[in-house]
Amino acid sequence: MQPSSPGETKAQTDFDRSLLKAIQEASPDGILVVDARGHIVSYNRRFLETWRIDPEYLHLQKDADGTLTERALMGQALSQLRDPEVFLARVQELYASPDEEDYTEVALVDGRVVERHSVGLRGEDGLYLGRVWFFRDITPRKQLEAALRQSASFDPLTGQMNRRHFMDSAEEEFVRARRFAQPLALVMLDIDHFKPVNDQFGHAAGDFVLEVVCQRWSGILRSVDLLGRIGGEEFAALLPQSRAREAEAVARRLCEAVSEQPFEFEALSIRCTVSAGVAVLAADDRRVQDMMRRADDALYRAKAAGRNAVMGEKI
Ligand SMILES: Nc1nc2c(ncn2[C@@H]2O[C@H](COP(=O)(O)OP(=O)(O)OP(=O)(O)O)[C@@H](O)[C@H]2O)c(=O)[nH]1
Repeated sequence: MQPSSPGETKAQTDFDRSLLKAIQEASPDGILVVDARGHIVSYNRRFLETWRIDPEYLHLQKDADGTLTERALMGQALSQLRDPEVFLARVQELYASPDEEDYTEVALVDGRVVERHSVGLRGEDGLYLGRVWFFRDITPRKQLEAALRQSASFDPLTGQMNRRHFMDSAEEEFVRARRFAQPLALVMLDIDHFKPVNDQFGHAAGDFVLEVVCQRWSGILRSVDLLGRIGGEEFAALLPQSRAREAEAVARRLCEAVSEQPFEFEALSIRCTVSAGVAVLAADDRRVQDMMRRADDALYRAKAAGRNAVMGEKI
């Protein structure tokens, strides 16, 4: 229904303005509205909170005629960003493309992540009026995603890759090694007589041993090597750029790191040994499982030979 008198028009405008203000203030997003000249038309409380802007500071940024330009605010935002150049370039790009809508995740130096959503604003006559920016602090969601990724891929006890993640990562290394005809070795490792460790010293002591074994191994392996917990007390190490002799030497060092020093848990001193089987990439291997099968065979022979031993492939 059209308003029929100037009084009604004013009432309608007042209503629209109040409604808009109420919606802005109730929004979970920080909102900033900038007109076609780059002047700030409005912002809400959440915007100031998200960008940690003091309203007093904003007041001081105003020109003599009371206008506040978007440029005056930019410095405040840029100083909080991990990558200010990229942010600024994209903002300028969006101002140059009035009809472009954008969603971007922005990393802040304080560790927060803010999602920036922006839409151009046009009047009913199609005239460009400016741009609206929405900012949402998505840090809790990003932290939850990271925690889920971590628990889906890593063993909580030792912090090492779980079987699935190890196999996926090992397969990628395998494909790379094949493509570039580079050496690759796989070591399967299994703690000897681990059941008696649990039975004699308790499950917590067993857990402690598993944890410390991985710490010791992490100190020996290179950053390019992959270590994974394949099963209960079974582990695998993938060694890029390694041939049989080098890999067997690494496997021996891994075994010695366990056997040469007891595990001190509470008042207990627990001695353990490890058996290992080593396999290297062969010309007709199709998948990393082919290597794993041979490394497992070698591990089985190491166990059968009395444990605390490293075996290579049968030639
Ligand atoms: N404490 C603890 N024990 C575990 C965990 N995962 C598996 N185990 C134990 O590891 C033991 C593995 O035992 P077995 O497979 O019989 O092997 P083993 O006693 O090590 O003997 P060999 O491998 O033949 O030398 C079992 O007692 C499992 O309960 C774990 O996360 N924590």
